[in-house]
Amino acid sequence: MKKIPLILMGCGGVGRQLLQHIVSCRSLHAKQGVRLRVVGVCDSNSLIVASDVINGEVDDVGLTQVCKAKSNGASLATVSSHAMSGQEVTSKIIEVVSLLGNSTGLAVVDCSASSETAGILSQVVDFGCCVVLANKKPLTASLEVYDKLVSLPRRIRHESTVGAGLPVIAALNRIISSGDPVHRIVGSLSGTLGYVMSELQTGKPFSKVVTVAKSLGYTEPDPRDDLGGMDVARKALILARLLGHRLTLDSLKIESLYPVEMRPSVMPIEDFLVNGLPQLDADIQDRITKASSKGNVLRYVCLIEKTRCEVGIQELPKDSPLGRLRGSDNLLEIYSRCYNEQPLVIQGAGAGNDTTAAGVLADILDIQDLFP
Ligand SMILES: NC(=O)C1=CN([C@@H]2O[C@H](COP(=O)(O)OP(=O)(O)OC[C@H]3O[C@@H](n4cnc5c(N)ncnc54)[C@H](OP(=O)(O)O)[C@@H]3O)[C@@H](O)[C@H]2O)C=CC1
Ligand SMILES: N[C@@H](CC=O)C(=O)O
Repeated sequence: MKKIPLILMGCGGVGRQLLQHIVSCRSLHAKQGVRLRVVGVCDSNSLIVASDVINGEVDDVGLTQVCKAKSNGASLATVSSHAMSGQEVTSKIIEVVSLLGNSTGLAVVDCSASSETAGILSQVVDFGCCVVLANKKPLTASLEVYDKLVSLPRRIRHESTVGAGLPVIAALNRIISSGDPVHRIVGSLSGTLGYVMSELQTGKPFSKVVTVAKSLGYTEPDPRDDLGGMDVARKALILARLLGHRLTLDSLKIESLYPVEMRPSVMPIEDFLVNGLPQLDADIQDRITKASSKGNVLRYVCLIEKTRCEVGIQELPKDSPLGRLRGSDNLLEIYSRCYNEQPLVIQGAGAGNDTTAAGVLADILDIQDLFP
């Protein structure tokens, strides 16, 4: 039986769902001759690690306990009885990485929403480990970090960073490696903003709809990452970099749905959710009504061309492909030499813990040939 040792960073909505998928797929994976051996799981202030990382694992009872504690809002420290500083967590991860990276191999799976993991992941690559990401932040950090992470392309998978479980990165990689030049990508790449925009058409207030999107697991931990366009911008940057564009986040044009007075450094998240959001209801409803009077709808659109990479609201005919989108669905059109008049279109659920974790799991299985 092939064993894939892995360490999971981040045990929130996506990370927990991944652990549940791993446990529930045990017999399927056994039939395929593979076992995912979870050697460690961490959150922001603790790490659970197998007592014998070379041969052992955190067993399924332990993983279930971790999921239960985290879904009750507890820290992993309550399971490990051991709170750690961020630095201690990092050192321990690097210790495991150095033990396993060049022997059994190790997949380091980032399901956190932190920008701090970029530093660990850059080191992990040097130890021969594979990297699997749902977290977009490491791939949208500096070009130096990006280049390091993708320096061994067979060892990195990040399908869930764009379009959740949709096969966007895989499709694009196939087009690129066949030498077919991509000259335009356009689409709706935010499950949250897709859901919000289509729900607003039914007359519901913006503040309520955003709150529901958060409860459905579509939003980032702070929904301002979605509403400010930053989450879509990160996806756009990941795609643009995949196409070879040497861009950084600050070079993108990004439209925000909230004003600077409500940015995270000024307004705490609780204040934004309770008091900030309702102040935005009237304006956005006004924009929806104006668009609707012309037979149009609003969609938050991502556009990547040779010299343009931008994200923002567009008014579109309600019976256009993007205008017809409903709920958290994403839609991406890829134009290239082979897909010229008629683009390659990828559409489906673009957010949610289940589909995102499924994408991460498929990525882990996809690198199995790299393990002995
Ligand atoms: N939900 C979705 O539809 C999709 C999500 N993603 C991405 O998946 C990632 C996870 O999202 P989600 O599960 O909703 O987020 P959550 O906020 O629910 O979970 C984040 C987890 O990361 C942990 N964490 C924070 N900082 C660190 C750190 N430095 N090292 C290790 N762990 C850390 C948190 O710990 P603690 O519990 O202690 O706070 C928490 O367990 C995000 O990057 C998101 O962009 C991608 C595609 C779709
Ligand atoms: N918050 C994101 C989740 C997936 O990346 C979204 O709404 O699309």
